[in-house]
Amino acid sequence: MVDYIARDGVALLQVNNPPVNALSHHVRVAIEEGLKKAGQDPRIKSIVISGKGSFIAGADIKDVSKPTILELCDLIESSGKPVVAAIKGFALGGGHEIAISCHYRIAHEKSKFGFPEVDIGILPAAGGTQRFPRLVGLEAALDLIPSGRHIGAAQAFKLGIVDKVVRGDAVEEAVKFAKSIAGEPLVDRRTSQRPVMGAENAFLAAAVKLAMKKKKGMIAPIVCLSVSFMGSLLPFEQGIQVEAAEAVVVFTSGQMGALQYAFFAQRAAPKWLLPCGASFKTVKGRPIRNAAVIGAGTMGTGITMAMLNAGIPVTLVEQDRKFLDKGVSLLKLLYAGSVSLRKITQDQCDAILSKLNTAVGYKSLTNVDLVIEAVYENMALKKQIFAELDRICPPETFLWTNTSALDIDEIASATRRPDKVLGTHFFVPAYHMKLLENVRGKLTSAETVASAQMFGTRIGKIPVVVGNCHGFVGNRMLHKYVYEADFLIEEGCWPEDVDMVAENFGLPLGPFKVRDLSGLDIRVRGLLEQAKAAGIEINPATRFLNGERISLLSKSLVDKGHCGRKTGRGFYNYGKPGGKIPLNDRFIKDVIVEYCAERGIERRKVAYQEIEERLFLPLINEGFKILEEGIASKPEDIDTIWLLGYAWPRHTGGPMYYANMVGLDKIYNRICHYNELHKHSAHWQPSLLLKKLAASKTPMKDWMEVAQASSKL
Ligand SMILES: CCC[C@H](O)CC(=O)SCCNC(=O)CCNC(=O)[C@H](O)C(C)(C)COP(=O)([O-])OP(=O)([O-])OC[C@H]1O[C@@H](n2cnc3c(N)ncnc32)[C@H](O)[C@@H]1OP(=O)([O-])[O-]
Repeated sequence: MVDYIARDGVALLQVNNPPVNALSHHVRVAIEEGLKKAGQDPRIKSIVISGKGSFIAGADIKDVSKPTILELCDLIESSGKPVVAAIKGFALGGGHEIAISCHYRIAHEKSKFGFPEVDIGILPAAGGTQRFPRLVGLEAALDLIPSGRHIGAAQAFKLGIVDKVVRGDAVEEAVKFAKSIAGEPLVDRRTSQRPVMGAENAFLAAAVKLAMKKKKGMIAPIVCLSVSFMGSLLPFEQGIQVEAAEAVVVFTSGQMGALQYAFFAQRAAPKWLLPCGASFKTVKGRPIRNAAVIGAGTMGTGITMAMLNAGIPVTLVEQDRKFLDKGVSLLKLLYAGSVSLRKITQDQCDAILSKLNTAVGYKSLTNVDLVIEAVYENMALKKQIFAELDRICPPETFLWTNTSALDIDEIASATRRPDKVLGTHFFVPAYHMKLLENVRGKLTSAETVASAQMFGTRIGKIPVVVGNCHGFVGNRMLHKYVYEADFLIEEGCWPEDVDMVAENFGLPLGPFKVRDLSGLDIRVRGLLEQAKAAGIEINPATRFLNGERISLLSKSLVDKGHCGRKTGRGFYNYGKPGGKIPLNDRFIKDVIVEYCAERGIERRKVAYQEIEERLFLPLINEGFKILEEGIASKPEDIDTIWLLGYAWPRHTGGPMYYANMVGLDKIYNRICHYNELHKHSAHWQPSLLLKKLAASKTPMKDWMEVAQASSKL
């Protein structure tokens, strides 16, 4: 766990606990023993702490026994022999706290530093909130600790975290340095003994404001700020007591469990399992050497960029030269933006773009491993494209379709290789958003799924395998939330009431601000297409589609020219087309009242609790139906999709974790209550799996056993 290597008067303690050298119990004990051994050995004059591969990524989140990291940090700092941290890779959380307790720090130029504790719901409570401000000053500490952000070695040097940055072997350099300082006094090298520079109130107010915006609803960042600030006014020992007392607040808040669940859920989600038993453990994917993207619109160019960024050569294809040129110009503009923001250099930009080819028509696609079709959502068009690609591309080429809802099996039926057809649901902007829903059809092979997962990881996404149904996992659940939002308006809420409840829950924007952003006309088009497919003619009085309640309120607004931000008015008034600040509007309220009166809908006062329940319970209920049907293979997949694709508040873990936290029996009972009241909305019919889990009080980790047992009945 920790190798002890004594050489020329220097004891090197090298942590060796793959994969990330987390400070598990055994590691902490071994560091403690190593420090004591080195302290007692008269031949040892100085000590170096390092990690094999990387430095230390923090506490082992699953293990909180003794000795504590705080005790280790104190032991290091109080050592009579100089202790030097040799840092490569990551010095995070408790690892960072160990590093700043050392008397000196030597770092490789590519190393990273940070306090990610806030993102798992805790504080750097091994003295980090007290030592760090003493090392870098209050302003930098109040910026870095609550943000959880990683910084590079160069910035760490500027801030005074690191004493020297090296290009070569940081351990060798640290050992050399440790030898050179043997016997030197350490009095000004003990971080806890330093005064805090710049302890001024002004930083605190600004930092609290920023944390409330960037870490909305999270307790830990705010507690970190107050503890670091208070500590800066107190002697170190008293500051440590404040840190310990406040740590209890966050440890018992409930957010810690949710955030740590989210951390592991995100790492579990790419580990796929199919109903046939094939899984990431048993099936290997085929690497993608080159690819083509069909369609140079927003999605097509975004997907192309995601692949180019990962070094995959891409041919961007359009049927029309004009559209192709437009897409390429957009793509080049985005890269030029990255260069001007110094995210990449001009050389890197040129290297990326050298891997881009373009083509008009599909004829050249005779030597590609993968084609991703990304034209607009139209089944007939997609089928036509797939039939043609099937004729032109080699038989082993994967043919994937970017869609947010369409039936993958129907698209695959246009080809003679349905085993190689899969849906890739990218989120906008595709070059940036982390989530990728990989949708398996009935006949998609395990090798195709494995390849899509491998591909997703390679292009920097968190890929999650889902089954084929309308809207897959994310949008299928979202639709229920959107429907209920509309019904709430019909029944008496104003858009701002509903948005406020959703935003208080932790979403960045409520459903109506989101709709104003994406365009009301888009939703109306979707509804009209649905009606057309059901053979129903929509008229102003229509309230049901196939027996299901619908709302045409958006249509009433669109008919009056209110399409959202782009027209300056939607559910809010933005002052001008393209405006960004939503204002409540009497005119919009009049449209709503008139709409309800025309349909004989009586408006009433809707309580806060009802708004919250009606927004989130149908979505949760749908999540259980998705598990029941095997569309998702575990609750972590659903939660990851919502955390990454829909900005679900992370400190509640995701919709499935949240339901478990509230109590499944309570959730089930409330869904039954609304089911009695809303017979025309199938999304209120309670999931059978939810009913079973609520009755059996099954722990979340065993939900899938119950789901699988039920599906076999
Ligand atoms: C009193 C308070 C004291 C102190 O202040 C508290 C702390 O230090 S709190 C801690 C503060 N520190 C943090 O919060 C750091 C959290 N970690 C990270 O940010 C990233 O893992 C890191 C950037 C280090 C590497 O990224 P990468 O290269 O993309 O790799 P990856 O992310 O895929 O992980 C690989 C495997 O390692 C696993 N694992 C990782 N970390 C931990 C852990 N701490 N524990 C346990 N396990 C951990 C991870 O689950 C995965 O397992 P698997 O079975 O293979 O799925």
